[in-house]
Amino acid sequence: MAKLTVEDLPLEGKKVLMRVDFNVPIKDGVVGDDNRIVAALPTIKYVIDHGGRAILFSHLGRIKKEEDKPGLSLRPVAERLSNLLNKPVTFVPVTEGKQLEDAIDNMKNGDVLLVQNTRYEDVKDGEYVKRESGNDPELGKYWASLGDVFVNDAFGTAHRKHASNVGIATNMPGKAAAGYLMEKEIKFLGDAVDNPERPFVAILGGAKVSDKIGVIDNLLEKADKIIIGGGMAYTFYAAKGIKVGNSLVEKDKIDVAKQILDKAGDKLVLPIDNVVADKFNNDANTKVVEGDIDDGWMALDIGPKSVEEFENVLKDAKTVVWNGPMGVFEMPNFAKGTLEIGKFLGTLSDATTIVGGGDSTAAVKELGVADKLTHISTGGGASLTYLEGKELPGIAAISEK
Ligand SMILES: Nc1ncnc2c1ncn2[C@@H]1O[C@H](COP(=O)(O)OP(=O)(O)O)[C@@H](O)[C@H]1O
Ligand SMILES: O=C(OP(=O)(O)O)[C@H](O)COP(=O)(O)O
Repeated sequence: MAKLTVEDLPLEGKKVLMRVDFNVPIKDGVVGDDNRIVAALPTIKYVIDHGGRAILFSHLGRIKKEEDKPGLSLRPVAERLSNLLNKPVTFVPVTEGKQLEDAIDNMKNGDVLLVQNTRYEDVKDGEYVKRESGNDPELGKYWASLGDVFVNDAFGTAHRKHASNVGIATNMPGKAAAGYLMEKEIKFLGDAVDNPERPFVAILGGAKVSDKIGVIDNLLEKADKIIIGGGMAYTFYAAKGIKVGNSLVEKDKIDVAKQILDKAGDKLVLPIDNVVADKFNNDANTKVVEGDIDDGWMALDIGPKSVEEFENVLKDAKTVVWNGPMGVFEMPNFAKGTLEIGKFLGTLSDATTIVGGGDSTAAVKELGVADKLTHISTGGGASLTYLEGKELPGIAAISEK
């Protein structure tokens, strides 16, 4: 990269603003899989070991209304980070104002501070104003004014053009650098996918349908096959006129799905059968059905025939990129599809296998298959966007050397 890196910046005694991606699963106030926190440690340690004062920014989840805020506080993340660094981390429960400014003024060299979830700025006085997610110019300018230099290590957020990554960077020209995780991810993905060994198969699943469905269109040019599973599949079912019951479908994306199906021919592989449930609960009644899903039932995992079909497509692959679980893997009764596909990828010893995304990474780790894969990326949407050959705004905004 001809971009500035953390090693190019003056750090001793400096207020070092850092964007990290601490968008991790949290249950009952406790961090689950902490892969993304662990992945940011080398850069944080480098900064504090060189006398910098590390002021960390991250988003967590998505905030659209005031009530979303309490469950999406970064406080549990500050606790986990403190344990991992084995030193205190000051958590500031606000994203702007005197409390934050005073806390920064009180920092000493080598201290670490975590600012509240940047997406708290998306809702003000009950209004969904998207100051962070809409890259409000005043917000980026304000945050930039709090520090001397900026380090962006949030690869998982690099496909977003938000105030806390792009906004801060553009207000710190010549002083915005990439962290080690950012460098590592780009190097790995670049080597693996700029000239992928073929067959090259992409697997897409998960729940961020409207975010990621557009990616498929561009991926059709690059991949030899695209497997669609998980919550992503049922918008395609709807586009094909297959009944979906109460499954996850994004109605305003059905037309896009139709266009993709027309263009894709046999490149696109959809589930043949699904595990359907009568409620969104691990204790639901379940059955396996092929094709149409009746009203009152929702597909929460792919079925055994789908697994077989997907494995058949994957068996000769030389490069596999996977983002998005094949089902609601958090519930044990709907984890089998994700587990089977993960296990199978682990057997492809000749292939480069890359898994990206917060939930996908959590899934392969929880299911014990992570160490059999070539690379676990901290970014799902980010690695897909990179794969499409598109510029990542978070990286573009980093200063050139
Ligand atoms: N059939 C489905 N119906 C509803 N949600 C699903 C389904 N399959 C997967 N999901 C959900 O998708 C989520 C992960 O999606 P996503 O955020 O796109 O993945 P990642 O974080 O790896 O990029 C998980 O919480 C999972 O439960
Ligand atoms: O988890 C993330 O994306 P991913 O699930 O695609 O890896 C990033 O933190 C970005 O989050 P966002 O998709 O809410 O902007």
